[in-house]
Amino acid sequence: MGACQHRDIVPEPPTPMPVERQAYRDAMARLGAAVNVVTTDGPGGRHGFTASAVCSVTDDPPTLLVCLNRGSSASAIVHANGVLCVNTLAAGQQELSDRFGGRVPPSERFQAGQWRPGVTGAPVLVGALASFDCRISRFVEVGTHDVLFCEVVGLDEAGTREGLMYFLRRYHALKETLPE
Ligand SMILES: NC(=O)c1ccc[n+]([C@@H]2O[C@H](COP(=O)([O-])OP(=O)(O)OC[C@H]3O[C@@H](n4cnc5c(N)ncnc54)[C@H](O)[C@@H]3O)[C@@H](O)[C@H]2O)c1
Ligand SMILES: Cc1cc2c(cc1C)N(C[C@H](O)[C@H](O)[C@H](O)COP(=O)(O)O)c1[nH]c(=O)[nH]c(=O)c1N2
Repeated sequence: MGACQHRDIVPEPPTPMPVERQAYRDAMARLGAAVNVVTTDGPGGRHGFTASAVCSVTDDPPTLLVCLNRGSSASAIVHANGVLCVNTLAAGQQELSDRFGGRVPPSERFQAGQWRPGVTGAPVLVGALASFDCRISRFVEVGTHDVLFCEVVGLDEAGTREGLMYFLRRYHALKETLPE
């Protein structure tokens, strides 16, 4: 009788269960992120919203992405204007984040903070850690959100080097620890 053929029994991969929205959010809350006030102005009017789903895409040409919920009152206005400015908040600016995060109606949001028009006309926050004035080059619809790919056409930086992070559903100041 030939040697029995020994065949590795490869366990079946588990059938993937759909990820629960709340479980996803609980896990995502662990992904610390910078806090930004994204502004726009133009034929569609002036608007702004808080965003943490922002990141760099490429430096050639300088391009970042912003994920914008189509249910937000900002969505139609951002698309109508075709421009936006990502104002990355500094430590101590969490009130602006709450304001643009929906705590204050859109028409009253710009009553706090000092603003100046950028190259694109989108409001630039004076004193933001950094500001990225952008033209939207394309966008992709994914579920409830539009992923906006934005070419950076203007930059601004404030002197401060203390950032504002959002982690585990709370704000945290981020300071650089200088080497001893
Ligand atoms: N990308 C987003 O649209 C986004 C990101 C952060 C927070 N928010 C909103 O801000 C408010 C405060 O959020 P929180 O962090 O305090 O608690 P939360 O439990 O609502 O969200 C926890 C994390 O889940 C993710 N998330 C939540 N809602 C999302 C959505 N609609 N689309 C994509 N990702 C989402 C974010 O990373 C968020 O930090 C909530 O209303 C939340 O929906 C939205
Ligand atoms: C810390 C934090 C982070 C984010 C948000 C909120 C807060 C508090 N929000 C929600 C967004 O700012 C909010 O829904 C709108 O501004 C409120 O909607 P209306 O403008 O009132 O329609 C948000 N929305 C979005 O479309 N993309 C994002 O990345 C984020 N990130």
